[in-house]
Amino acid sequence: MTRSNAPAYMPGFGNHFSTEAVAGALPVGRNSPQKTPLGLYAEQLSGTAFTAPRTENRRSWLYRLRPSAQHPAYQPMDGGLVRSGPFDEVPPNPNRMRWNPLPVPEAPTDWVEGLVTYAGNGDADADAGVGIHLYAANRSMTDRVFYSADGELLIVPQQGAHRFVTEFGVLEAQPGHIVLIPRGVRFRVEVDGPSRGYVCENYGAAFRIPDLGPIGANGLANPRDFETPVATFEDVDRPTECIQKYGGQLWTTTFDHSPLDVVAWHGNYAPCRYDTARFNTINTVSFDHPDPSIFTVLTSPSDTPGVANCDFVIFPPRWMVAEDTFRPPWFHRNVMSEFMGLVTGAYDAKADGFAPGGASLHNRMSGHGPDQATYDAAIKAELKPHRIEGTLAFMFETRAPIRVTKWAQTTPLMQLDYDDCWSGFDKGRV
Ligand SMILES: O=C(O)Cc1cc(O)ccc1O
Ligand SMILES: [Fe+2]
Repeated sequence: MTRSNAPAYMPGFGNHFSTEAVAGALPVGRNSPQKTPLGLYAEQLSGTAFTAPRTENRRSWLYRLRPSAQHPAYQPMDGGLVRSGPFDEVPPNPNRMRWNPLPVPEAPTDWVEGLVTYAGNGDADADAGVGIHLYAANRSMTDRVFYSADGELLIVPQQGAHRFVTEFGVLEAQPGHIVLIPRGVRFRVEVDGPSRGYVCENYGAAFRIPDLGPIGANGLANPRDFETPVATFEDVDRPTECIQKYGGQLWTTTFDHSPLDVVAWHGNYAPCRYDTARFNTINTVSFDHPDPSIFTVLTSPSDTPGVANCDFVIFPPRWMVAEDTFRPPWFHRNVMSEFMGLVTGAYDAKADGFAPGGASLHNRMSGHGPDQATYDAAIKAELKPHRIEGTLAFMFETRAPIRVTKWAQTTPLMQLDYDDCWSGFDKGRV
């Protein structure tokens, strides 16, 4: 029997949740009683070392129809265009890059089959860096689940309604939502037509909401707007393929049942979704264009305070009111490296060429900023309050240089004329 009706969610980020799909399935007062209710199997899923400090420690207890251990050996499989750090297929390339959108394939393609790694940094085995993937799919995963042992997945749907059926419950997401799936959590993605999006596979410390400092106790992404599904399980005795990403390679095995069979769980290691429309955008009401860190939704800290392994930053609809200010993003060179995507609309630094579903890369210390059309318009614009509407761009900003894959460097989707958008500026008058 499959029990996956309209999903219900619990609010809060990183809470210690408790949820049961069947009354009495969750043991009370202990994690592993001698006899588990309903004969379920207790399993701890650890996302941090057992000994991590309490503020960092993430783990959940799962109560399932069968132990996760009950499966045959995984075999290596063809990973297609999926890669992991270290990204050393081609020499590091400092050039600015931009790609046209990934086309949705004609051939039947599910979420796993449609994953393409563009870039990344660090090393999955060293728990540092990120992998950056895009996907384009047109059919649901059936009798197949996936997990990454290499990292947490931050998924940014760009096209189509998505349904993530996970061990912890069901999350629905459309463009504008983001979904966070912790390392190791198994799921399948169901779609109802052409579907696309972006994935930041975070090898480092788990994403969390940034500290707010002088902003105060509220603002940016508020914790209660993150939603974690209630327990929902599948009691399915059909063979189900489980694909794991481990060390950059895909491995496959077949369970004789659906491993999405968690009847109850409790803990603080669980998937969640967030609607970026809930983001409380904060910006200047005086002058100057602030650093984009004001738009940080989630951050994965590194060992160096204030320097992120990865920040997830959004550019949502908002009012621009700055006086005597060049309002779009300024020209800049950044020690952090910036990979951008566009969910919908137009991005305020680029008049053309950066299309929804496309991507751009501005690596460590590379000069970038507004294209010429944006610059020319902005220095002439009347500075009345102006609403940037109907758009959602985002950035994965990471401390180490981003290296592209061979595929990303050679695909015909790469815009070979990208540099031209900055080629014609007049000289300053001295
Ligand atoms: O390069 C970009 O478009 C991203 C970006 C936006 C912004 O408002 C300021 C700095 C920055 O890197
Ligand atoms: Fe930038």
